[in-house]
Amino acid sequence: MPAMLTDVFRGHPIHLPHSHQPDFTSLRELPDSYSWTPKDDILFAAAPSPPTAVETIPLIDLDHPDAANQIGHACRTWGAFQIANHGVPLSLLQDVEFLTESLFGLPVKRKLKAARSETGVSGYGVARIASFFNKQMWSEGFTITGSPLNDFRKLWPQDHLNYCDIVEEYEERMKKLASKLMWLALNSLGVTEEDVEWARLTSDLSWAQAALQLNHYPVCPEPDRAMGLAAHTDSTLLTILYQNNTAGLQVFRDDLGWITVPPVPGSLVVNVGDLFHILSNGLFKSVLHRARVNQTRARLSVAFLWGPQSDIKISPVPKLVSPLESPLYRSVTWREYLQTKATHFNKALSMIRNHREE
Ligand SMILES: O=C(O)CCC(=O)C(=O)O
Ligand SMILES: [Fe+2]
Repeated sequence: MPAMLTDVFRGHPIHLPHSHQPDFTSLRELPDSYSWTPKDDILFAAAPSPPTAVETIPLIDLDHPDAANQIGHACRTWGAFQIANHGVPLSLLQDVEFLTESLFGLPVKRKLKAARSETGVSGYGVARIASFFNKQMWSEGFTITGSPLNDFRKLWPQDHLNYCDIVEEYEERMKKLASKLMWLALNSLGVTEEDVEWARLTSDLSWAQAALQLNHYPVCPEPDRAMGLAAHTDSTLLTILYQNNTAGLQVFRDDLGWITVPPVPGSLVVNVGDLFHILSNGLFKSVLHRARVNQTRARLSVAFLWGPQSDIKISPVPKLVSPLESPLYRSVTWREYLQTKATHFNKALSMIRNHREE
């Protein structure tokens, strides 16, 4: 299905040989190439929040009558929130966690059989954003776009079909949940289906597409100097993230610094991505986030990266633009945006911003 995601990344290969992927379990010390300093990422040590900080992203009960307003408020202030009573069965979350754990638990040689090709997007490999940094990240990933059948057959010659079923069911559930969340957030701004025609709540939701990103952050001998996944915003409309019961995800707030998102069993984390920021004319924040690692427990996460079909033009909803001003961003397709992101990374949003006369 998402041939376009593949096409875009084909033009921007990652020049990191996968054979450099170490067997993390064998490392007793942090190699120099994995040791980060503020020089490697200006946000590395930016305003670390005190350990006693009480504030973190809200946990919103989707069954609460005021859920839409709570979501809208969270999108404006944090660009992220957690959800409970989301309707995704706990057993499915457990299945996805089991799949992720067994995938990364395979011997390195087996995982490399499904290595992402230099020009591809699906498969096993380092974080896609790795090419923007001099230092390596303490993590390994696996990206699924379209059917995982071919890759899964290489990983699990015997029982790949079971794993394919789990992915299919998970993606189906996530797709519905993502559009529900998007509309709750938009409704909180007074935006209705007439205002965003391409995103109508049709039963097949065929205007949307997605990728699934599985992440593994192994136990790390020197976590304070290591980085699991460096600071970035997602290029999506929304990202729905499942994390296992090990903390590591942090979100950045200008006024508070880095804030840890504590795992809440059974809940899901939702991130506003860059496209939703554009659609909301800047009202919703696309959240800057990263993953840290620790010395005692491996961490897993599963990110459902969700956006529109390749050629849909995303532009600020006219209702959200003041009549006296031009929209904050010019219109852009997901394809074009991913291309801009692949070249300019965290500066991509500013590249498509309309510069207003002061
Ligand atoms: O592991 C996490 O918590 C974050 C993952 C993430 O940000 C991503 O895959 O884009
Ligand atoms: Fe992310």
